[in-house]
Amino acid sequence: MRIDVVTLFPDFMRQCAAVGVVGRAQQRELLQVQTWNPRDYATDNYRTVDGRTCGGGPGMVMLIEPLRKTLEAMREAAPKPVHLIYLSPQGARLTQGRVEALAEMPRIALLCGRYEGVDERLLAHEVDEELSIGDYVLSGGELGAAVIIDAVGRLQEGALNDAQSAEQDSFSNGLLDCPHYAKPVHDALGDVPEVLLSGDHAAIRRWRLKQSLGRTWLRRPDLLAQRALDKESRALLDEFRREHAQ
Ligand SMILES: Nc1nonc1C(=O)N1CCN(Cc2ccccn2)CC1
Repeated sequence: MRIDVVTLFPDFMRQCAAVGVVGRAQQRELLQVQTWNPRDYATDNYRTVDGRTCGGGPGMVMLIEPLRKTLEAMREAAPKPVHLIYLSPQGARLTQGRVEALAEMPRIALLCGRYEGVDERLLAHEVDEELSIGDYVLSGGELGAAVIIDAVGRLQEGALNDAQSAEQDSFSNGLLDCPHYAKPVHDALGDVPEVLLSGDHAAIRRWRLKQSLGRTWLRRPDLLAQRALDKESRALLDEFRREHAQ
């Protein structure tokens, strides 16, 4: 998969994509992240990429022309058609479901706005999708782009090792994760739950699923409402609720 990133801060984006699972995915050529800086396509001596907002008011807006040239160069750089995403608070909220759909695409591009955003005419003409990583205001689209690169990159076939992919599979079903513990078994802060030391893998799986269901019920009931529970999950959640009610 190829991800192109249009950004005024290419070094930052390359560093985000160079570490951990995503960095390894790039080394394994499972993923390619390519940055494009609109300042390289600004034609004036000052490499201007922003202009005063029409109608007055504070702040600057990213100009059409440098972005148009940047997008043209980006599109021409590879034969694959590209799905262009603009990061903004006005976008649809990013979900794991959308991440999984994006991860199946051969090529996406992420347009990172700065200042007060991008000229609406450019967005209307060029952008396929607007996405938000949450209802808060950042300084630019780069952190949203980094989130998408990480969430999509780790889903590339071969990016995760067996343990990571097992974890990903067991909890990418819309539930919150269960608690995790490491040695020491006994600590001043408390003990590791006995079932995790039992070697009974079926019991451990049930315990983890019960904790995941219970946590989701306690902390994110909205996620539970979105999904049907099978017989085992319903029984485990009822058990958790009874224990929690006492
Ligand atoms: N929340 C988010 N999820 O993705 N991106 C964000 C986010 O806060 N930002 C900051 C402002 N940038 C520029 C901007 C300003 C106004 C209108 C449109 N664009 C975009 C990216």
